[in-house]
Amino acid sequence: MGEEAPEFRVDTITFGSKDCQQNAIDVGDKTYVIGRTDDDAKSSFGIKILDKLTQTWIVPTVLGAQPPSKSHSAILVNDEKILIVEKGVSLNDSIWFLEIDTPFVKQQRKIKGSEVVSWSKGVLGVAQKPVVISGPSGVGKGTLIAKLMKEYPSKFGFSVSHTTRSPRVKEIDGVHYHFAGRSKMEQDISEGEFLEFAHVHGNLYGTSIEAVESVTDEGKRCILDIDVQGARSVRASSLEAVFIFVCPPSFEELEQRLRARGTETEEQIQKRLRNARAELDQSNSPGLFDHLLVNDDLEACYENLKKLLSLDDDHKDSDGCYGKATACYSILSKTESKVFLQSETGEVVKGGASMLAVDLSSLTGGAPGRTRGLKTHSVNSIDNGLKGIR
Ligand SMILES: Nc1ncnc2c1ncn2[C@@H]1O[C@H](COP(=O)(O)OP(=O)(O)OP(=O)(O)O)[C@@H](O)[C@H]1O
Ligand SMILES: Nc1nc2c(ncn2[C@@H]2O[C@H](COP(=O)(O)O)[C@@H](O)[C@H]2O)c(=O)[nH]1
Repeated sequence: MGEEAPEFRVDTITFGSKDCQQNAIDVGDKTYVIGRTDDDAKSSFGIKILDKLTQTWIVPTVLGAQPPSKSHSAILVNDEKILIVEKGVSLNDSIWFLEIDTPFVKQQRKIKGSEVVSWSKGVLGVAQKPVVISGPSGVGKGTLIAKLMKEYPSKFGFSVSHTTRSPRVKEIDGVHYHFAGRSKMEQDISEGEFLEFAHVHGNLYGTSIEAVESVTDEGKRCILDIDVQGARSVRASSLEAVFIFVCPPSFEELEQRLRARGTETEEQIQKRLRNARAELDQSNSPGLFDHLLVNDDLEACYENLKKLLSLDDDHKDSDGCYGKATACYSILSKTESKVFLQSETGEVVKGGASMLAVDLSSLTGGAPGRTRGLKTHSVNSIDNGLKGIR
């Protein structure tokens, strides 16, 4: 649904506020107007899209946490996203992307049947790939993960899923799961907050994007304990991960472990065992799991898990040494793969540079979480910066 467009002049567009800064970015037949409103002492972004063919304004649904509103500069990175650089904050907090036509936005547009854009925070440096651990109920995934967390509390972090199932004795809300009502969880899913979700053994389970990103933000490698449907969804998502399937030594042993755990009724055990057969069948699906682990002897399996994780330890430290810099930047210009930022004051402060090139070629992740993999390097002048990429 649109409203008729007024004559288009960037400097006359307002969002009903007194103090308002706008950027107008042309992308094909559309113009994205990113404005900042200062109503009721609270500053926030307003986004409007002008369809130039029909001359109508569209107000899109905006997903994801928005940047702190102060003032900003903006530039089109490619047909999928707009780079926003916040002024007056350190580099670590200043780089944001407004996704306008990424795969995630396309998917959300399809679900909602209306226009969608989404925010994603740019993060300097590459993080270790999260680890997805799947396997039938009772195989020992939780036991293995608990051992890993206990031995390496600062290296690994657990992605706390949401579920509509009731808590077991000793399960703590926010630690083992976020125990959620179905309607609230469905609402959050429809608002694009979940990386994946699935109906498992009669309940709804899901991994919020925040559950994974908050672990990665702490500098830890994120471990997900999810079912095979969830693993498939993550494989299909923009999150690059390592996928491990844990098998039982036999079906009889699996049944025995599930019964010995004593957390399910007979009916639930039967349902979990039925589902286990289907999950075991899918463990060999081409291209789904990177590694299979048999959990026969617990200690031996745990040692194998640790070996896999160190093999996959592809962590590279960021070469962007300006992440902690306190200098504030704004956008100066752009080439195919780099955006040049200039220090707002022009002065070189400790840990900063008067001009930075942000390399956009190795970005991972995306809306509505974090866009990771940003690399920066200092340049002495725009000419030198350009020479480097010619
Ligand atoms: N190698 C093993 N040998 C014997 N018992 C085990 C082994 N690994 C785990 N167990 C036991 O099996 C039971 C199920 O383990 P756990 O709860 O970790 O399974 P799970 O895969 O996380 O199940 P769910 O998917 O239902 O959460 C627990 O009682 C655990 O102590
Ligand atoms: N797709 C997802 N599956 C999940 C998630 N969190 C847990 N699980 C899987 O559910 C079953 C049952 O777990 P339980 O705690 O009720 O025994 C198990 O296979 C888990 O791996 C999730 O976020 N998404």
